[in-house]
Amino acid sequence: MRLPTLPVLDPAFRESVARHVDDLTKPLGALGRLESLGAQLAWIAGTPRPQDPEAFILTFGGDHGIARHQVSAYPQEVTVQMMANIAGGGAAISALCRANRIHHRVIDAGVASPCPFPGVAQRNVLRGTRDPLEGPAMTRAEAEACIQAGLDEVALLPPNPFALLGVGEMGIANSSVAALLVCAFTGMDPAGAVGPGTGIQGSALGRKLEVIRQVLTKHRPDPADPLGVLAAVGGAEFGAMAGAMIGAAARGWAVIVDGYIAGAAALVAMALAPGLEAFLVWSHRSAEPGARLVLEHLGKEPVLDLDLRLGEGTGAALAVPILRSACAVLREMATFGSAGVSRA
Ligand SMILES: O=C(O)c1ccc[n+]([C@@H]2O[C@H](COP(=O)([O-])O)[C@@H](O)[C@H]2O)c1
Ligand SMILES: Cc1cc2nc[nH]c2cc1C
Repeated sequence: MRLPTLPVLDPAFRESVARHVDDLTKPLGALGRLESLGAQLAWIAGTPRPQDPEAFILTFGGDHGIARHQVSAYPQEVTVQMMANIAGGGAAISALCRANRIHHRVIDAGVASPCPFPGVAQRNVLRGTRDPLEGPAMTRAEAEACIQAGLDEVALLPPNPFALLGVGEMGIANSSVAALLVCAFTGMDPAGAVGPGTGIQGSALGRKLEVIRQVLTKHRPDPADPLGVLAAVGGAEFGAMAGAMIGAAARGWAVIVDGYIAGAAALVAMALAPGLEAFLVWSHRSAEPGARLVLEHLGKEPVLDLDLRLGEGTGAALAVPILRSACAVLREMATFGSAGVSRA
């Protein structure tokens, strides 16, 4: 499949942004990680004084054949019910987008039952993936169509030269799919990647781990073939999230990765689009245990650590005010020279 090419970010410009940050009226490094976040955003925006960015969040819904193996604490119909709730403005992501001046869209990328609710964009490539213990969750053509759905959603957003795009999801059983993708792309043992998700515990959690091991044994997903991995284990919202991440970066936007599930989609996207990593901001350290391991594997420090384990894009929404603040200090602060303040 043809993916858009990403802008090449100039390392020399990054160094000049770092010099700008050090020239602002504060002790060297005193704004801590706000400085490196601001520098990353300035580097992506192509200016040392980035504008106040518009923020968008896309929440992609999908269902999963693996749900039939009782890998979630909740029944599959919660996905479509929550799609209605999100579209109706009653979900956590709805409240957080309102609270933080974020444009929000919710998209059916492959929910098992129709989502005919006003405000849910219809991009379902399939009505739930197939059981990966029986065969591939999707065909390669379906996996490609999911990625295209994410690219197409981004194409609908206003053509701002620079903005923030947060990517999140809703999908019962997708913490199992995330674990499969994490194992495929990091080589991690499933014991580290599998966790409670919505809250399964005890022997049910042990069975979830066993299902994940069986799927990996059956498909032996090859990380050098990211589309093949996505097709083998699923799922639709992961493909759409990966496509949206690539589409936003291709526009020169910063991409805010939500929690464990969106992080797994980011692994797919990074494998499909080398160079994407520079555009990604990791919003928070999800309480799902594998999330810490993924961040360690990539050497990334997230913006927040609030014990969230919800998804929907909620961590991405919470990171937006911090990222806007990082842009504001780089854009608005005086320099030692302009303010007549003595240096060390
Ligand atoms: O993103 C996260 O860090 C996260 C961690 C745990 C659960 N979730 C959400 O919970 C659902 C997946 O959990 P499960 O148990 O159904 O696999 C799905 O709708 C996700 O949005 C999300
Ligand atoms: C109620 C509920 C809301 C969610 N939001 C994201 N995943 C979810 C899972 C459940 C069960």
